[in-house]
Amino acid sequence: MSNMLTLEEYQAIAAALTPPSMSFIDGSFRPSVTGNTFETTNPATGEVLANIAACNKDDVDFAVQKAREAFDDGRWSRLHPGERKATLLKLCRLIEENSDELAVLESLDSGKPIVDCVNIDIPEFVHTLTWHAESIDKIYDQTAPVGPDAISMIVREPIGVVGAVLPWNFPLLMLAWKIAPALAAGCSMVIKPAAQTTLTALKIAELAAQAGLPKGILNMVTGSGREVGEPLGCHMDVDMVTFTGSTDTGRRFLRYAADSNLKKVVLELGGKNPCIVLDDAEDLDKVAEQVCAAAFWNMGENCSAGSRLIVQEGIKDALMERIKVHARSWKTGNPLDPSNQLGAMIDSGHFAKVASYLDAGKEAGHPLVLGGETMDGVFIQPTIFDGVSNKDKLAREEIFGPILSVITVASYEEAIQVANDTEYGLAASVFTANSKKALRAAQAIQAGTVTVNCFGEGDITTPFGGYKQSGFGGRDNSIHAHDQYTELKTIWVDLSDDAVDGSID
Ligand SMILES: NC(=O)C1=CN([C@@H]2O[C@H](COP(=O)(O)OP(=O)(O)OC[C@H]3O[C@@H](n4cnc5c(N)ncnc54)[C@H](O)[C@@H]3O)[C@@H](O)[C@H]2O)C=CC1
Ligand code: BAL
Repeated sequence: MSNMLTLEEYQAIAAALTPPSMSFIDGSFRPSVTGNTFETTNPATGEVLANIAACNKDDVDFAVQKAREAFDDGRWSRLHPGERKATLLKLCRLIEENSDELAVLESLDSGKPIVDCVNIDIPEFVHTLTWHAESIDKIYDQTAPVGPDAISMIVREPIGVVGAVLPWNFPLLMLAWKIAPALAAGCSMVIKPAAQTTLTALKIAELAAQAGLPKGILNMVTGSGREVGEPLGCHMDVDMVTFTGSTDTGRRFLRYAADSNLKKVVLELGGKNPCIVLDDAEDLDKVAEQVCAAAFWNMGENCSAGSRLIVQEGIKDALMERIKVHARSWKTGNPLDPSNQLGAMIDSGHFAKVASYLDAGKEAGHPLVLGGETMDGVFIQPTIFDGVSNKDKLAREEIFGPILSVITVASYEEAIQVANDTEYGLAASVFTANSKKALRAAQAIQAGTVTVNCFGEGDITTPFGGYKQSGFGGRDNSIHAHDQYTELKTIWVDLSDDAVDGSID
């Protein structure tokens, strides 16, 4: 925490902020076509932070038109990859120069603890953008083994105009996961931030313009899912939509695509992720620390949250003692206070939803190990329910809050069966000292990411996305993300004597 400022210093930065509030289209901030606005508030205090342009289909149409013009004239898509790289790296430098303001804005707008905004969201944004920018002039296309009478090139071209519809739980980081590979590949983008968390995305658009990103390449259309997300998903001139959010809204994007131009759709959706701890797990203090991080990091508002602890009965008591100790160290409170690890839930609607699971757990009679209470405002204590069956509501539904359900199993086989008994398949963790068992579990678990003896999501080099109803159509991060923002093209050149210009004279 040595890099952290004090609460008073963060409050002073907050007081001096003047967040952007209009949509950003074709290189300029603009009011919505109707002139309507909506309030965005600080979830921790209820204070109004800004009145944001409430856009609709007309704004989306304008943004897509400008993104299309920009893509087609090649001002970005046909630059040398090294030139795109230079602009994106310049954006990284500007983000670093503005990192305190961005971190505070992210914390105010989303309720996330400042300690995470400073140590995770901003550095990971820069790292993600740097990685894709640096990759783009090092990727080679391919030729196919077609014999001496032809040359066949297999090339990747930017897919075109990309719509990105974002969630509120990692406003900056999810923006980075989408824009870094898409812009590096040469696409134009129309972004719809979540209505609750628009401010840092608009600031990034401003910085991107300062970095020299040509106008029309990165557009932000602000507003609701119905008024902005739906027209973007249904648009006939959008080539691809990438979406992170709930599984229900994800389904809608498949319908939008089917009913419009069959645009490519990539969905990163919910999870009900298992943390399996087997009898032979070692170093239980570290295991407990990781289990708590899996459950409580980002207030549990995390698609890869480890919300089901599946523990083998022989180790359970010893583990639970340590989990209780570690869970108590997760302090909840003012997100701008660097000593807090949990901030506010995103809004009162989501707070009420998560609180309803506290009631459901108590009504079902699950023994309460820790927490179980809401706090003033929209804060929820880290909570652990024991004695949960995998058939219970708490174990089946994505809660998206700091609530851990403990499910006890007798054997390795039962642990795997319970882990896979879910409609989701995003992430999983397994803790065991037996490496063969760990690798067998990693093979057996139906999830996009399985971590062994740790909780995590991999890093920028590894693909992130889900099996089953946790994902569709592609992966964020890694070179696979680059691939999803490009089309594959075959160029076949006939070299045979029968070719149209077959003479070599
Ligand atoms: N996988 C993840 O990272 C996330 C999962 N969730 C889950 O979803 C639950 C509900 O949260 P919401 O904010 O309502 O998620 P959501 O999936 O509805 O919202 C995500 C994005 O989709 C947009 N959207 C909403 N309705 C739309 C529509 N009809 N057409 C097009 N775009 C639309 C929203 O404006 C937002 O930008 C949470 O409790 C949580 O369980 C929420 C956010 C992120
Ligand atoms: N944890 C990163 C992806 C997400 O929560 O949506």
